[in-house]
Amino acid sequence: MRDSSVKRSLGADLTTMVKTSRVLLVGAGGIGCELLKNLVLTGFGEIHIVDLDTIDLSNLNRQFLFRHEHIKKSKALVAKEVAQKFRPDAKLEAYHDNIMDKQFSHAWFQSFTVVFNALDNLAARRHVNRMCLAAGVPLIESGTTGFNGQVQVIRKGETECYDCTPKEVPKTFAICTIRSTPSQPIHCIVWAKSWLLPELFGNSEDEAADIQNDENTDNATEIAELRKEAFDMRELREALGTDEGYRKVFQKVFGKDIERLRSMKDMWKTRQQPQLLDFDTLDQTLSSIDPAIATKDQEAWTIEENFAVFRDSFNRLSNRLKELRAEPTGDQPPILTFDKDDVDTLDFVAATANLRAIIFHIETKSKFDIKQMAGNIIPAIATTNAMTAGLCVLQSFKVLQQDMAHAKTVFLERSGARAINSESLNPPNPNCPVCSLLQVRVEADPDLATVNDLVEGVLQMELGYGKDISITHGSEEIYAGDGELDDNLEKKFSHFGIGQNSFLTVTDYSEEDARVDIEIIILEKSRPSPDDAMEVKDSKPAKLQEMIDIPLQAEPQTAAQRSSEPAASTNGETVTGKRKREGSSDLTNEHNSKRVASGFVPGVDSNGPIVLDDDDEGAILIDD
Ligand SMILES: Nc1ncnc2c1ncn2[C@@H]1O[C@H](COP(=O)(O)OP(=O)(O)OP(=O)(O)O)[C@@H](O)[C@H]1O
Ligand SMILES: [Zn+2]
Repeated sequence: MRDSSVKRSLGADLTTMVKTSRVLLVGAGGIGCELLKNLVLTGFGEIHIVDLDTIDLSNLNRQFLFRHEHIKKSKALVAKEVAQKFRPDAKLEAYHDNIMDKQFSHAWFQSFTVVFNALDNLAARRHVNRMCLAAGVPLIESGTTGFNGQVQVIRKGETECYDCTPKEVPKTFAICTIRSTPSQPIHCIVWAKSWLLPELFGNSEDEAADIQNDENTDNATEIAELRKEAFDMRELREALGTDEGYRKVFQKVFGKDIERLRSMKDMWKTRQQPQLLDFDTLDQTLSSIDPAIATKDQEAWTIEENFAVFRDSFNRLSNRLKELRAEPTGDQPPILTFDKDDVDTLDFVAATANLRAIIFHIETKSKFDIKQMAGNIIPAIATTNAMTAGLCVLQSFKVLQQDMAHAKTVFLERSGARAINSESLNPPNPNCPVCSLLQVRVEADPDLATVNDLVEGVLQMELGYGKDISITHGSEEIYAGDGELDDNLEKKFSHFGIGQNSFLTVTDYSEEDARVDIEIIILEKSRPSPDDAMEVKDSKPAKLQEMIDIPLQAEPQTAAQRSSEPAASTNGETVTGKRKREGSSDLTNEHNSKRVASGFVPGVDSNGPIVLDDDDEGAILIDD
């Protein structure tokens, strides 16, 4: 019955196309659950589902395939199990894994008719975009934020890819704003969530190690300061779980640290100087505070109430950590991390953020508001997800029918006259740092192949490049024609983390007969069998999968011309041009950054990083 109604709606041809297709769904969250239901009920032949996460209580209101009893279970596996019931004969395959894992190879991507992205972060979206471009598989990309949704159809060579248009850069905060001169509630919340909580209950010793390894000597005073701070914090951590713990923490972070800031007179010439809070005065008020205050999450707490919640949540977290330490599991020391649904961490962040706000004369916020801000929540709306997932399937019909002329980028908006608007697909951006490059496939054994095998063996001998080229992997330059990186020549691919599915960019700076830039994708090469002498003899650790002619550049560009180009807008993922390596401070460039905590990119990425912009000296990347 269901089959026949689908056939009546779609027609016999499309129904057959749907039935014989093999599709990949990446992400089984808000959009993913809706999309899986649609794909199954539409009759898609074979559906593979990948999601790295487990089900959380906060998912249940909209991720309708999941129930209370599924909490902590794999999203992909449960989604498969539940959706299977809609159509027992559907062929479903689930993977509780990260789509960026090497097991999801180029060949595996190639085996799909269409890929659907239902993800929540830029890095994974970019990865799938690149893999689909490389594999020549069409991608239906989707995302929602609140009432807004978007569906984009991507097909190599025919349409824009995900990276053809710059994406909104993650929200940035100057690190000194967070550490020294907060002026808004969010600055205090980021401080409490991303600095104080991890320092006391998280992995801060590792971070102290990072600080010591920092080679940037211009920052020596700041580094000395940070080290001293790390030392002070270690002392505080030792006081966790003692009766004195909350006093020591208070007197350091709301006492000594504030006194130090107050003594920097220049800083307060144009700003109001922070005020000191008196521990003893606040401590004496504790007995008069309603113990249920922390549950009143819509109210603005008084300073005394914030102090009481601080003490109480600090003790709760200290005790939890103590218990975890008493029964260690695994080889890593136990830690506590922020989770908006973990009431102890939320109370601690709310109370300490408010105490800091009071010190800096900033308005305080209710615990409810702080939960939204700290959890970076723009409410996810089930209806928006459902509509977006429906639009994904409608667009996939155009792709299956090879009717790209009628495929559209679709927008769901509440602001305009119409809720659903669409645009014809744009052609690829000829300057796109991802899809404009000619793609070359190289088979390599990452543990045997060296940079020299690639430079000499493949690029020079087989593809005709000269000496003056540069090779980058992500944001790292691994070879430069000026000889600066010659030490790398003998290093193996694996040394740089290059392996199956890695992408390398080759840029030619030759004054004459320069060839176009290319993107190399590394494919797995099986090791020759030691029994087969011929195979061993012929086998090179890195070789072209198939011969390809690399055209010359229309107008050769000099290195100087290249490096004056604006930075590629790929958040540091692809860096072309030498100048970039030498001088730029790409805010989201993970290489120059130290990861601290979490954040959000409005409109694009509900779980992306907040970047703490450390003036000119690189950035601190905050990540979950
Ligand atoms: N690299 C990745 N590999 C596989 N799955 C991923 C990857 N990155 C994100 N995902 C999955 O994509 C899904 C996105 O769904 P959604 O935006 O609804 O997020 P959520 O985490 O379920 O909800 P929320 O963030 O709103 O609490 C999540 O289930 C997440 O686990
Ligand atoms: Zn592109």
